[in-house]
Amino acid sequence: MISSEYEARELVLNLCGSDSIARFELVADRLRQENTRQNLVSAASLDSVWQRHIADSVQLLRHVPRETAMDLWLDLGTGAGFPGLAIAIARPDWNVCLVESRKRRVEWLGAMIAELDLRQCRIEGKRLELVDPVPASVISARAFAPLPKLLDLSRRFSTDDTLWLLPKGRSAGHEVSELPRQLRRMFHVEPSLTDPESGIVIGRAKEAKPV
Ligand SMILES: C[S@@+](CC[C@H](N)C(=O)[O-])C[C@H]1O[C@@H](n2cnc3c(N)ncnc32)[C@H](O)[C@@H]1O
Repeated sequence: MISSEYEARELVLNLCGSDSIARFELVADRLRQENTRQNLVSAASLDSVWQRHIADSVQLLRHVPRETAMDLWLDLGTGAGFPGLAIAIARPDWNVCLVESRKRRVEWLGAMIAELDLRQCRIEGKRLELVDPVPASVISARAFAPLPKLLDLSRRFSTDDTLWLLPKGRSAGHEVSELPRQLRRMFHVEPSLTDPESGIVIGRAKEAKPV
């Protein structure tokens, strides 16, 4: 469990390598500046950006099996960049698509992608409902929508092999338990490393199918 900014940086170093650290430093600096112009993240979280946002995002990589064919990582409601932009920084050779509808957030994400030269990362700057369907290897979403709505909105992008990685905070277990039985079998909850009371909802459609 991570309980300091130092430990959060160590986790990022282990999962993403030393090259990523300067890039995340830059994002953290820019985020502090931009947060004075628009409300990207809660002001209280700026003192612990590594724990609350960066490590919280890249810990998802621990749940991606090594053999995954990463055609597309789709992040829904990316906001200030979490987790999608953090994943694009951690794995610059993966195709990462950030879906975000708010114009100023889209501008911020675009500026970070350009400054960090993240050539495999693109933005769909519109509502998810208007994005053309494309099969995703991974669908991630943090603080985007309650689980039933999230699944409804994103079904168009999933296949039997799509891996769902959904940091759900303290409601993770409850949200899964409230799903209809067939859907519930798709998902399980793993503990978050950055908050002992939070969970990450993880799933695959094929896990719900009878063998
Ligand atoms: C609570 S914020 C979370 C941002 C980020 N994922 C995080 O955890 O820091 C939700 C984000 O989803 C975006 N959003 C909400 N509904 C959306 C939709 N239907 N299509 C695209 N973006 C949406 C909002 O503009 C907002 O930036």
